[in-house]
Amino acid sequence: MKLKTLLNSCVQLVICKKFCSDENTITISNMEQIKLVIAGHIDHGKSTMIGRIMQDIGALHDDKIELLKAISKRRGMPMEWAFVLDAMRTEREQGITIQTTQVFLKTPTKSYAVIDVPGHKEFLNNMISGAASADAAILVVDAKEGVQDQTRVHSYILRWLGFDSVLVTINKMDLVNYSKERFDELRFQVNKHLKKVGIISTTILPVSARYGDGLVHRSQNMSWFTGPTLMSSLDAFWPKPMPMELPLRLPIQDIYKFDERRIIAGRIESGKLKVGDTLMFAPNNSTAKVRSIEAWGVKLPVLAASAGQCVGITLEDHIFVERGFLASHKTNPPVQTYFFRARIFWLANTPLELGRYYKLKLTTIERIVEVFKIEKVIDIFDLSEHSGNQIERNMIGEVVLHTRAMLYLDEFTFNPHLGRFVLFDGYDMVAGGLVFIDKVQELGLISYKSLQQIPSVEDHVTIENRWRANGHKSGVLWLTGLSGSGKSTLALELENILFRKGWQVCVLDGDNIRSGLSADLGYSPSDRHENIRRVGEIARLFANSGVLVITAFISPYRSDRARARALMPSLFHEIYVNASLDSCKKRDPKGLYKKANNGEIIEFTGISSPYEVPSSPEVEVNTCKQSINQSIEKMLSYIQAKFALENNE
Ligand SMILES: Nc1ncnc2c1ncn2[C@@H]1O[C@H](COP(=O)(O)OS(=O)(=O)O)[C@@H](OP(=O)(O)O)[C@H]1O
Ligand SMILES: Nc1ncnc2c1ncn2[C@@H]1O[C@H](COP(=O)(O)OP(=O)(O)O)[C@@H](O)[C@H]1O
Repeated sequence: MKLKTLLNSCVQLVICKKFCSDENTITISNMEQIKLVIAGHIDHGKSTMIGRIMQDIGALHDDKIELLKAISKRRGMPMEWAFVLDAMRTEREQGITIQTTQVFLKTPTKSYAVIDVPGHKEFLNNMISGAASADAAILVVDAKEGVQDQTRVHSYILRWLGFDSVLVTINKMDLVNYSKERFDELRFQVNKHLKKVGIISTTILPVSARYGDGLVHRSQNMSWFTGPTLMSSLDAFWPKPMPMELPLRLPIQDIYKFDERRIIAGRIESGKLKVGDTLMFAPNNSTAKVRSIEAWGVKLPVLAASAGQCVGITLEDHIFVERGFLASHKTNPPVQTYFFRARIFWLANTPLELGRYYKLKLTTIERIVEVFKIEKVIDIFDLSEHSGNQIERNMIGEVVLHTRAMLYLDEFTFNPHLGRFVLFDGYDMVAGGLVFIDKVQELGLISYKSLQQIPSVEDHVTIENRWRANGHKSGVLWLTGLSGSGKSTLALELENILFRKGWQVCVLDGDNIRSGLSADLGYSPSDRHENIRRVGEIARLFANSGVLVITAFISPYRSDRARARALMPSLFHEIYVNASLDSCKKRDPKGLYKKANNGEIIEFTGISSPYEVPSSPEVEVNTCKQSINQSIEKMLSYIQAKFALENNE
């Protein structure tokens, strides 16, 4: 999506001066809107209700009504208000717009975003993705059928998402002759069910969506009912307060180059930020000050923005940031962890299995997660609990998830915006989940860190002192290239020469790291990502202790190398060991290409897995065109220029 579209579409940016401390500056603020979710069993009348409300509040033009009448007649049915939604999906009208499952309605007094949920997959997706976390919920129950499977599932999801009150409409009262007895019977049934689920406060209204009884106007057919209409009950709702008081969480959606500016864009999920704030970006935890907040069509500078808004910011320092990073304030960062507890709602036909991997999406953050433990399985129909190694469709599971690459999140109860996620199996959404981090340390798994708890340790020996003692500067020579390109050969030879000169030097090589520190990793993109992350961290520690580190890893992904560079920008030097795939295949020093060609090794770089050539390495050697000695000469002269200390240094 283009930056401008992103900033304009995500939220209507209404410029107002009400929060301004300075007349010449402005703050971006939201237009007030109530988000309403309509849930219920299939065919109990959700779409009809939305269509009929539109008609009754005068949001439909006459020609649209005529068209709907004609369609309904053609299909041999009475006026079908549910068609309004279908018709709307393809067009936009004054005051009404539809985006997939959302309908926007405006009445003279209020503005509503109505979220229609065709099934619970869409329901969960909408609610959990945060795109439409609702302020109020309507549960529609058919007067003839009463509480059905999806009524149970939806009400459980609503409770699970934090609703302790819902508005229930007993719909299709016309089919039960507007009977007060039937309504009372259902009121009792629904109340009993909702109480069991944990929804305590409910308003239950009798309506007939098809005929408009009890929606916007009082029903002549149910004069026995003295309670409010649906619309007047809705009027009592107010939008939930925006989560501005929570800590800042800005998941990065994209980086745009615009003129000379590098604009970092995303939606502020919680908290607020202002120009001059120092932001910290997980997972690198590098920090930079906000130079500006960008907005379109605004003359005055924007100085602050808050939860719910899409922003583009520029930074004072050039640090590495990419999609999936998370900006926060240093004083209140997210929890960073490899393990966390979650309560997940399983939607897929094939059950979740212990030990299986799924893709997790949490705002713009994506990770592969392993189901490490299933602690409890809850049946949402009778709320019984049991243990097991599987979670079946429509069951809730309390599980421990593990990611190889650090994940940053919040406990759902603390900050729902960073505490809910969805799981995918391939392209299929299979579950919604809520994060619970409590007691995760007790699992004995650790690798859990809350940045607040880990103060950085200041070194008493400075790096410059180490350089003076060693007689040379330290840093990382990051050799990258195909398998067989010559990385190890060149790294070991360089080490040997420098060592003989008395330098503090060491080699970190793919093969020896992978037989120890990274023995748990394979060659999938995420495993390579984690491997390179670990190598980057170790290389940085060595370099900071005065050593010249030579690394020899394929490190095929540009983003992984960029991340390693970002850890230590002034110490990192990329050396591309270039050799054509054909010559690497011919050399095949370990016989791996042969095996890869026979299909004995999967995801082999250059054969069945990509290698992304460096775009601007500090040094490039071509081992097809240069001898080993020539490549070594070229690297040595670079090392001499960059790492040797002058006498007076
Ligand atoms: N599938 C697959 N793809 C690539 N390489 C493979 C694979 N399987 C095993 N090997 C052997 O592992 C060495 C590469 O490990 P690296 O740690 O350098 O890989 S990576 O940087 O994480 O991509 C690599 O070493 P080099 O030949 O020295 O590069 C291989 O010996
Ligand atoms: N010009 C050259 N530079 C580096 N290695 C070369 C050259 N010509 C041939 N080779 C051979 O190619 C092979 C490279 O293997 P290796 O160093 O293990 O590569 P990598 O670590 O990149 O997988 C070695 O057997 C090496 O002797």
